[in-house]
Amino acid sequence: MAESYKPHAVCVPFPAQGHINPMLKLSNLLHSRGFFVTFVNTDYNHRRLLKSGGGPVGSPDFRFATIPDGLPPSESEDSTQDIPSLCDSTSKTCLEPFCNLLTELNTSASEAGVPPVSCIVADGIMSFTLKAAEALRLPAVVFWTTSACGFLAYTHYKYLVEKGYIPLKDMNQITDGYLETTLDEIPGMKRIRLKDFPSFIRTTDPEDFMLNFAIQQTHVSHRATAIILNTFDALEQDTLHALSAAYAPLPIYTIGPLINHTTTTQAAASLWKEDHSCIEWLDAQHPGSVLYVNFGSITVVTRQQLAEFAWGLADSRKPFLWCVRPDAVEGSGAALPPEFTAEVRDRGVVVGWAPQERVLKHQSIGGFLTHCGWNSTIESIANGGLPLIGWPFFAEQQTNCRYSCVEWGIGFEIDNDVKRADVAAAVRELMDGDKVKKMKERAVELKRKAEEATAPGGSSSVNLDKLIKDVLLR
Ligand SMILES: O=c1ccn([C@@H]2O[C@H](COP(=O)(O)OP(=O)(O)O[C@H]3O[C@H](CO)[C@@H](O)[C@H](O)[C@H]3O)[C@@H](O)[C@H]2O)c(=O)[nH]1
Repeated sequence: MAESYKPHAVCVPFPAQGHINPMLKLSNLLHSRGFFVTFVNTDYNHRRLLKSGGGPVGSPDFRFATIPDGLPPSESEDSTQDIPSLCDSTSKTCLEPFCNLLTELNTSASEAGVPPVSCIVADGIMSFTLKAAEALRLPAVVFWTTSACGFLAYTHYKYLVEKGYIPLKDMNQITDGYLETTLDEIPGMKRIRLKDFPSFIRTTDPEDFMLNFAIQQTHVSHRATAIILNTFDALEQDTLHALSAAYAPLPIYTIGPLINHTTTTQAAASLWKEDHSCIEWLDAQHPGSVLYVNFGSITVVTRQQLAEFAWGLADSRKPFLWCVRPDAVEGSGAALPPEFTAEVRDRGVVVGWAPQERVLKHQSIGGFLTHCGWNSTIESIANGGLPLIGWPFFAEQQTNCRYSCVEWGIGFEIDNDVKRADVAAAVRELMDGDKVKKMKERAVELKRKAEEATAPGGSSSVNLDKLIKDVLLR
């Protein structure tokens, strides 16, 4: 297809790793299906992407563009920015530079072989893009990078406020058992407890920014042309029915696990430099013997929590691969006790940032201690079919953990107030325990269903075709 006749998708992730990864995967797919792609990063993240070796793929019809994130310059150039501040600044300041970018792309159209912009695919929480799409009468697809259950839980925040469940009366309600309150009336969410809702309900302030941001962003999605989710039908059937009813007549396309689709375009998204040395170490371990520990790109632990995890892993006596990002510990840099490093020298490896997809599919990995970020969860299901221990940190990780443990039966949770003895016992149970056999079987079964979904004729494959034909090429 001549460049100037290609459909042109402008893809706009929310500027954090867990949102950039799935958006870039989708962009690669669109590019390999004949789209001209402009991928919009923030200036800050684009510098980081280039530094870590990601970014351009050497194809003239897959380009990166940047807009400012609206935040003041950061002290560090290598850390995740504050999420509420980013949500606030992107929603207030990004529309204008984004509209300017669209004008620039359309003006350069005939001159530089750039086809006119024909559709916008943006993160669910970058809803300012809908205004630009409406002004230009372009199809606008919102991509919620959460699970369907996490997304559905956010859509019920408004209901929780109206019924007086939240905001909390006082902060003691976080620990006094109130969060165990079970709701039977939420369609698609059986016996969901308040503690399983995304963590932004844990506030006493009716004006809380993240609480209200979630209510507003889920509501604005009604204005999109379609919604997409990185999940698959067989995994979240009931939830998806409820979501479809809530957003009707908008189509909701489940196209995941995105990592399963094959694509010839391979733009890389990592904001930290991946440390591949751990793969060599994994190659030398016994099949299924290693625990993988990773809490994603946003989790920040206290020094005390770091020490509890460290000694818990050491006391479990199991081999492990643990990622501790340079910005993962409150206060100054990650500091593992030297005695710990000496103690686990023969059986533990700690890296700053791992090539997670390679790790999860490595035959030496036998279990996953995770914060239950949605990418980690779906990548684990698709790549490894692994049982997991959940230690949700914030956002809809609480919901993902509940679904992983109760609905899908592939894991169990450890207490938020982390103690080394609990970590050690949980790790031993995960790697050797009897009750984990069933979880492993379930995980393998889900991996098989994920493969079916993305195989030709499977639900996610069919939905991807429909998304392209009925919405993006409309
Ligand atoms: O050492 C590492 C650690 C992570 N990753 C990748 O980084 C992504 C991390 O995403 P995720 O597991 O979802 O965690 P977060 O970074 O915490 O993700 C944010 O975005 C997700 C999608 O919206 C939400 O589910 C989470 O709650 C939110 O915190 C995944 O693709 C991982 O493969 C690596 O490649 N190497």
